[in-house]
Amino acid sequence: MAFTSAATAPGLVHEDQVAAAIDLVRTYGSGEGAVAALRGVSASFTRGQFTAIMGPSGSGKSTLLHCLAGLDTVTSGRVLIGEVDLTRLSRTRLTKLRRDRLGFVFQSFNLLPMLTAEENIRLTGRLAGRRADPEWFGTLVDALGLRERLGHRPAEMSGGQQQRVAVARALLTRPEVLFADEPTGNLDSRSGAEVLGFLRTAVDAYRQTVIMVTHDPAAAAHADRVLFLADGHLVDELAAPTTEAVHAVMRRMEG
Ligand SMILES: Nc1ncnc2c1ncn2[C@@H]1O[C@H](COP(=O)(O)OP(=O)(O)OP(=O)(O)O)[C@@H](O)[C@H]1O
Repeated sequence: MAFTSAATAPGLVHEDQVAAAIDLVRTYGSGEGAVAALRGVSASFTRGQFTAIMGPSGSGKSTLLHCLAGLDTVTSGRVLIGEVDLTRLSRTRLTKLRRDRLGFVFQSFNLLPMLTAEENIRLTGRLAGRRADPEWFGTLVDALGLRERLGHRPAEMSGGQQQRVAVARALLTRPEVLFADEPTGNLDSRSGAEVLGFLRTAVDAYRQTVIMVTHDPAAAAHADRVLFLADGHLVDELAAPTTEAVHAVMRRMEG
């Protein structure tokens, strides 16, 4: 592996752990106007597990996801992807690690408008200089119901179809972790349920690891566990969540 030993942390890794936050602190700004978005969050993420992150608005959900995914810097603490501590990597190595080992799905799809669905799906792999496995490409396209849409540009597709293209793009490189930030936030409930159903399949059938931020208890209920943030702290965790159980924790938190 091309990473220096200074960026590895073998003592903090357990066998099936793919990612971890260790005492993460993220403060925006300084002095009187400083905002403490994360105040010491630790969490471990296991291979083949689907985790949802919930909490009231402003509790630090997106900040946690972005720090875990190497899209934001941390004030202190560590972020492990496998054995690599992201917080110690140079910008170039971080960019390469994100491209080679992580996948991202955002609320706003983030497809390139001039490219077809197929070109969008293949884009990340091409940037990484890798030829996509044709069988895996076919599996994703069929499982996501995109076979008939491959020649369409984003403007010619519904929101749900665009998000399914974004999911295929993120999974084509078989990332170690798929990060999803409100992936159903711009979708109607039926399209949202299709995307969530596929994320569930990606975990169950293909042993992908998914970490998703959501506001929606029904979306969180697709996960294996839910982490709850409040005011920059991890305050609760729910295994095998149901929509009702997630609602109950949120109601309690919002008091
Ligand atoms: N770039 C930034 N600069 C300054 N403050 C920020 C920045 N990003 C986030 N914050 C602040 O950090 C806190 C946590 O924000 P974050 O977006 O992580 O919360 P969230 O739980 O994802 O919220 P929401 O559910 O509303 O999206 C908030 O008080 C927010 O205003």
